[in-house]
Amino acid sequence: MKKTRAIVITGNGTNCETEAAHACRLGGFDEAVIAHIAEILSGEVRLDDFHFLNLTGGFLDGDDLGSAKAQANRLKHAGVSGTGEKLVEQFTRFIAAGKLILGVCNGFQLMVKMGMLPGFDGDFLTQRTTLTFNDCGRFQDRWVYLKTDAASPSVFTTGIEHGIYLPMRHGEGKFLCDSPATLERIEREHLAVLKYSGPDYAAATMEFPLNPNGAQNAIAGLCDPTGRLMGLMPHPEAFVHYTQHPRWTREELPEEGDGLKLYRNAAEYVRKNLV
Ligand SMILES: NC(=O)CC[C@H](N)C(=O)O
Repeated sequence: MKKTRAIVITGNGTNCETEAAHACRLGGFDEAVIAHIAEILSGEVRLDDFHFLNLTGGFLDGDDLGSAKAQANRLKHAGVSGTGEKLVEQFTRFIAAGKLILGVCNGFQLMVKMGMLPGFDGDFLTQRTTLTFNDCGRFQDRWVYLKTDAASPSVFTTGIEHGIYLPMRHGEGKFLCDSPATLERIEREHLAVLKYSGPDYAAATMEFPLNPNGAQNAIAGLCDPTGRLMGLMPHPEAFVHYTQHPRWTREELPEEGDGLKLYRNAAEYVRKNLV
């Protein structure tokens, strides 16, 4: 059997790469490699050699110019040494090959600012949405209930019935669209795969602090129409075991944390479709 391979990009201020790689391995990937962005730009590590790309959380470039903005420009315009090609061509090839990309928090901000999401009509390079300063004007660090959309094409949330409970920690998580038409299309095609809700996962909410940032239509996670690209503000890699839950000493909980489901689904998809 060929190996299922995940890559986690680090450098320039990411801080969740170890946990993301651990989540990939726990979720069932045979290998999870942490690669510095410099190794990718130097041509030492190629995205082509992997099936699942993780863009992880942190403070890329210190959030200067707005979270992930500088890295978005770097990834869109930088060349790969010795190849004569731009890094963005590796990204385009990766997506065209039917592979998976998951962006978490700063990684979601990066995907949105590169234009990879919502990825309408196979266009992964036009920015149509953003993630900006929380309505409350401050960084928030809490746990949130996320209602899943059962009709969403996302391969990451397959089999999740009602919702998931995850930690969030960000200052710029307010999701906004460039126009009512973009928001309408996101809703119509069920691309808003996760929405902030109450503990019963019954309905999306704009109420603070259940919705910690004032995101439009309470959108916390978004996928592209193929369901293979997804980004979310909360951190699935930070809840893979019950001892990471804030009430683990007081509640009866399953062994595995809710976040692990996303990585399990990714590994299963790769094994079935890509190796
Ligand atoms: N946890 C994170 O990835 C934070 C993302 C970004 N630095 C923000 O504060 O919005």
